[in-house]
Amino acid sequence: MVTNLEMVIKRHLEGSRFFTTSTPIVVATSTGVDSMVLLTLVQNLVPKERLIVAHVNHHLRSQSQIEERYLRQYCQAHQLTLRVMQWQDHPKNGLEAAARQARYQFFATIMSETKAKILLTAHHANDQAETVLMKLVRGGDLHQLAGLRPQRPFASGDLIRPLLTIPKVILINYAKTHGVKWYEDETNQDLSITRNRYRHQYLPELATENPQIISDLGQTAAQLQDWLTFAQTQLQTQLQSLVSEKGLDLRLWWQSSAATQRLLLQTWLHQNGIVNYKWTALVQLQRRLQPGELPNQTFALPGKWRLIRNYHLLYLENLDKLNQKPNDSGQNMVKFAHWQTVNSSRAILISANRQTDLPLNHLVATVWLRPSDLPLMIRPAKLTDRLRLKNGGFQTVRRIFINQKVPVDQRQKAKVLVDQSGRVWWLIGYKTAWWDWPKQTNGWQQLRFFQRKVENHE
Ligand SMILES: Nc1ncnc2c1ncn2[C@@H]1O[C@H](COP(=O)(O)OP(=O)(O)OP(=O)(O)O)[C@@H](O)[C@H]1O
Repeated sequence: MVTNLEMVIKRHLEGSRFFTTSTPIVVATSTGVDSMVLLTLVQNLVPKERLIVAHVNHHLRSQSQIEERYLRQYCQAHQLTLRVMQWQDHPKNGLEAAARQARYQFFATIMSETKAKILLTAHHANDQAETVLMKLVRGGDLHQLAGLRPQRPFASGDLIRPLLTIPKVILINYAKTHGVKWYEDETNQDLSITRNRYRHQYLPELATENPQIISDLGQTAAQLQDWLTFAQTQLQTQLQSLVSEKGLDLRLWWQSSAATQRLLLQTWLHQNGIVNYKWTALVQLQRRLQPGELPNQTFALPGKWRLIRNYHLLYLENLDKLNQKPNDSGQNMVKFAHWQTVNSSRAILISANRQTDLPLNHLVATVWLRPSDLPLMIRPAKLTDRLRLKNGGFQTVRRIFINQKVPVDQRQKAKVLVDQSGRVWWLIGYKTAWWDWPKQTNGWQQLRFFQRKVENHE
């Protein structure tokens, strides 16, 4: 069983960039059994110089001081680099989400400071089963049912979960047989926390029907992830022939089956940053867009968007943008999921999909925006434009050009990506700004910025 566990995680990591790069690896370590086992396993796989142990002391339990002290001793004894964050800025509401947000922001900061491309967390099969079941019971978007991904883009690299298929009982056995010390979080027993009820009540009850429920739910999620990845690729390809600069051509859309029409519509809305649109609303919308229905209609959408049907053309309007004065400053609206050539040497793509098959070496940043910040615009950079830095200060485009020794002809061609409130997110090709992630991501949109060089035939 033990060798098996080592083999499983080694195989999992071989499928990622884990062994092919030599950049540092950040291991998110809470002192629970899952992360202490993960740390032990990873120590056997890579030189200790590559590892950075990241720990957040949330200061929410009396035991957290003892846990931090233990981890400090452990890292000293094993000559591991340790980074600890003290999280004491506790909000009155939404404590759990705020703690999580602070944690991931801390991990992202370490990655950016150390140039690490990999973050490992110790999520295991029980976490996955709880997540899937919770989402199923809550209802809503199908994408949520796919649970946690074994790997996903995170900050400037990847978040990898090597233990995702391993049930917790195996981790406990490993810890016991290998003398791995860990701490139990006493709040795990607190049944007023939703996840704990799934962990201690509902899943054990369901296990009387299916003793393999933990692994089986994980396998269902893995299959769904494959289907969704496949479907998204297909839908995006189909959409390309339906959508032009003007909008979506309903005559072509009508040629698809009812089910495909709904999926195409949903994907198109997602691509334009309109998420959280209820399925029942989508079904109604599809009905009202059929050939026999009124040819001119307007539909209200979540956020500041509306959808216009003009005979066989369907297009989106942003109400904020309509209220702005027209300008001729060379602004271009960003279309999601399309490579857009910015100048003769560079193309960018902004993706609103959680999952993407885009090569990760093109990923520049992962950010969060409010729907009211959209659409994003690309416009020529001004020397006085300012990019926010991690420390809260700002840096002008002029300073970035000087620091990066950008030749004058390139400066004139440089573009910036800005949002509707005028915040500069990216001096394309040179630097991204650092805007803090929201404390709660409900209603926010996660976007990823990609860039690639284009062939210059000039
Ligand atoms: N205090 C902490 N310090 C460092 N890493 C942590 C800490 N708490 C949790 N982690 C990391 O996150 C993993 C998942 O823990 P947990 O399920 O509690 O958190 P989560 O980040 O909220 O995850 P989810 O994605 O399920 O919401 C742990 O296995 C560990 O790797």
